[in-house]
Amino acid sequence: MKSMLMNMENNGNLQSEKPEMVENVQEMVRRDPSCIPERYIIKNHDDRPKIAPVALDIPVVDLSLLSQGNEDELKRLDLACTDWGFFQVINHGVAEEVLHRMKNTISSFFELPFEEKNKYAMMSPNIYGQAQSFVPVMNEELKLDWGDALLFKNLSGLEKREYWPPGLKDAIEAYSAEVKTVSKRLLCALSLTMGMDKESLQGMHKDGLEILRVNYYPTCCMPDLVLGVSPHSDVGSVTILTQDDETTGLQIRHGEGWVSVKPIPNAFLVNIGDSIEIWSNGKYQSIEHRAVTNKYKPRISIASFTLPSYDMELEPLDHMVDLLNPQKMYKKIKFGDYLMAYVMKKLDGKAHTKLAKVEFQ
Ligand SMILES: O=C(O)CCC(=O)C(=O)O
Ligand SMILES: [Fe+2]
Repeated sequence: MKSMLMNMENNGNLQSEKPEMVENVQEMVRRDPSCIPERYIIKNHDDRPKIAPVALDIPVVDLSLLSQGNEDELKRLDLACTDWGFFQVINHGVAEEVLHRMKNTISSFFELPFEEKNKYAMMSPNIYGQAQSFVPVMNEELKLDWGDALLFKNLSGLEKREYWPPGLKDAIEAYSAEVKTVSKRLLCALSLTMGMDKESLQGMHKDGLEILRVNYYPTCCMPDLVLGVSPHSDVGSVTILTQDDETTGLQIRHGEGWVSVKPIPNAFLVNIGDSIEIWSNGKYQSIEHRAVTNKYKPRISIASFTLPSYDMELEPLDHMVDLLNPQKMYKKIKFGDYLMAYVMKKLDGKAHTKLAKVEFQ
């Protein structure tokens, strides 16, 4: 991720830097499905994935009602962000056809031979990150996650699009345009539940970033020894996730332990990120989550992150300092600094949020 982000920043010089060569997990499994290199095995038994109960009560919100300003639905959203930090979104207005095309195209892309996919990595490192999504500085000691990632930044302005595989380009453009609209509508609703004008959060994302990350988790012969993605919270404002309707793999922290999320077909799963947690002075929670693998079927998830601009100064909004949280729980921090600190370290739950937390004696 670090190398990928640095490549992205280095816009003038896209072709000169290649992503770090962390082995492609899908290729490793294709070569020898029974091999799990040491670097992927989680030593601490408590950190190993366990089967988690499916959360039947994950909140579901209706985006069409939210956009009409329906009071009950806004209340439901407010409770979802306070109690869960995760919710599923139905009636979002995105055509099933766009979702299916995106999922099918991505899945066909991953089926291509490695050399074929790798061509796109060479054309531009933004296109196909064969490195892992979260690998900070090359450190031989670091445990690796059992997954590969495709990473795209600010699709609307991305150069070198002519190099994208044509089908992938069309599917991603159509999908991202729709998801961007969903994200804007969610920010409007969240502005209201956070006691602001409808447009406020959108205004706080001026020149903000949009990142699309496609996660590919190959099968693993011993899924209880590895993690697809280590526990983490997302740093941005909202993450909109599309996942496989049949293969569960996402686990979120809730109450005392982990719970699995069973996707509602064609719904989006949305989670609140650290930026909203900070702006809301901790009222809305950016919840830790992780992905587990399985023996039988690879899993794909498509995460669209809405993030503030690098220059945005994050801090609790004055009106969110209230009876519930009478002190500011977070310090002022530039989002760009927060993001960089996040990508420089191995994912470690919510440890990175310490940087922004006020320490009370
Ligand atoms: O694969 C998943 O369901 C979760 C992915 C995720 O947490 C992320 O990309 O930030
Ligand atoms: Fe995440």
